[in-house]
Amino acid sequence: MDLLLGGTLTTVITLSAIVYYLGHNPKVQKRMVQELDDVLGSDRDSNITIDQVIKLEYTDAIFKEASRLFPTIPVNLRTNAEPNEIAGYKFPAKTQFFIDVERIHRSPDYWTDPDTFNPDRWLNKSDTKMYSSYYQFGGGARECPGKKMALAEVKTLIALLYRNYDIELVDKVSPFNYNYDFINIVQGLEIKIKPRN
Ligand code: HEM
Repeated sequence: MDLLLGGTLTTVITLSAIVYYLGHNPKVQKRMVQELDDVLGSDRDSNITIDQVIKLEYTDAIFKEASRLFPTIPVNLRTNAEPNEIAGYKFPAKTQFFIDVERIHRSPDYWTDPDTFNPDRWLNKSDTKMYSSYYQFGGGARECPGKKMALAEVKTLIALLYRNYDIELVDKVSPFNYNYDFINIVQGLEIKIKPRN
């Protein structure tokens, strides 16, 4: 049950965030569609294999960048088993800590131009400070066990959609509309969709 609940809404919301950011960044969308054509080939009805999904590096970077700016679960929780001292502050055991994922994902301490949607930042794999500040799937012993599956699932859905259809946002002006209910729930993202030539 955990797998079903934890793995469906989160995936759909991440997909919506990607559609939103692509709609605002046509050059990124064009480059991604080119990658899809290069890796998946010209037969748009062919099955997509996991090896091909792994090769979609730019699409992977888009997933990470959209979920950096719009983390599906923007706040995480941890409790300390033993008393701790952090940055000079003393915390008794069983203190509940809120991890502000959204703030970490947009902190200039870890990201260059943090508010800019720039998938290219993920192609430089040597930036370890950046990688350890990405918290979309949590971290440590309780890190999301569905991480790899979510990436493969969302990349496959993106590939199936964008290799076959031209997708545009109906409203390119309004900010992203969502409600927070432990998870960020996207509201009313309308798109225009037509078959690709
Ligand atoms: C984009 C999609 C997803 C996102 C953003 C996401 C995010 C997260 C986060 C932030 C946590 C808490 C991790 C922590 O506290 O360190 C978590 C836990 C969990 N996720 Fe995911 N998840 C996604 C997809 C999936 C999928 C596809 C599955 C299963 C098929 C899954 C199963 C779980 C389970 C079972 C836990 C609880 C792990 C535990 O308590 O030890 N998730 N997820």
